[in-house]
Amino acid sequence: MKITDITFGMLRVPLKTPFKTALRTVNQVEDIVVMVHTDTGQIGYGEAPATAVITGDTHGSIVDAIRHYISPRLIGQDIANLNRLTHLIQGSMEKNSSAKAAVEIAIHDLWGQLYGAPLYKLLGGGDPVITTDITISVDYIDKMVADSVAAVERGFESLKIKVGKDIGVDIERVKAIYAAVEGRALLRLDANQGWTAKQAVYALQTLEEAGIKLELVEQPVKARDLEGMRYVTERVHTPVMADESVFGPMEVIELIRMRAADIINIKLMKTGGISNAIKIADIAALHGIDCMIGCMLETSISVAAAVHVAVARADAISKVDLDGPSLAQFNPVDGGVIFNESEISVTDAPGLGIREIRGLERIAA
Ligand SMILES: C[C@H](N)C(=O)N[C@H](CCC(=O)O)C(=O)O
Ligand SMILES: [Mg+2]
Repeated sequence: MKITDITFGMLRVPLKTPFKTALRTVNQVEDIVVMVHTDTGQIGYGEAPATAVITGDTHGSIVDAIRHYISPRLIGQDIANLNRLTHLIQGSMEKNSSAKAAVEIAIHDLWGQLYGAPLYKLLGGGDPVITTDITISVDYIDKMVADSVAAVERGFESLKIKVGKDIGVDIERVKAIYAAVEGRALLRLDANQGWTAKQAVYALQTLEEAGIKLELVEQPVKARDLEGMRYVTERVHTPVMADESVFGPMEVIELIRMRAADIINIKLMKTGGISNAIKIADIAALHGIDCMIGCMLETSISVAAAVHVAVARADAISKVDLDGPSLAQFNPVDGGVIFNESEISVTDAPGLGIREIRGLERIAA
């Protein structure tokens, strides 16, 4: 099976409610869909969001990177040589992790199709059902409490609470949500870089002294402030998770060497796709470090790929934040992974199992 062409589409799916973090507010998923075509007529699907504030990727940069740097290296290559293909993609240029991820996902989809097996089985196999949390956007306290209670009533047992705005209000946000859902859901906080190290220690120690048990706190300080991450990790009982601080395996090795976090959030859009995600999971497992697998604002195309990785690396990935499809008003994908609120299950369809994507707007060559 040889690669003949790579084409693009734009996929827009409105969110159920605006997605608000310390970094940005978004009303709809607006992602580039990548289609890798082959001489057998089979197509592999990938997806990349333009999360410029985190990865630096924009819609234009994603298409341009694939068109001018990645695609020329891949045309004519055989899907059976997966390792060669991932090296060609990763070595095509610096950064541009979401563009690389979209193509890697599509290539892995085709790899599964080539061997007639679901991707997770080729990656090592595992239990095909996982459970995700759901994100509660940062907002007025009453709104966050209402959203949290509604999420628990939808069956979510783990809530990812966005904070990182005003430190005093953040503490009150968490106290109010904890009181409303105590015993019914675990709370994970994500400050998206919004606190200083001292603010983070103050907020977390205040919450700990108030008897509030948090499952973890994600990216309390600026992405590049690894010393700040370590400062917080050393001073609070709540496990600290690195998200924006770590993209690829080398950064994970440095983070582990510095003991700057307790947990790592793996996202395909940061790692540049599946090959590095697997490497990170294996490095973390070797060091006894726990991982979460997360997503950006993505639909069930690229999130499906993350699900396959989560299933195949369940030894390293104990936490799942793959709520993109649950945040969206509808699922544009026919086939593939089944997203049923907190429960996500993979089928035995080859590759990612995607049959059709509805509402895709073609991007002209
Ligand atoms: C959607 C997911 N639950 C999430 O919260 N991801 C964010 C970044 C997403 C974005 O801004 O598009 C995160 O973990 O920081
Ligand atoms: Mg995060």
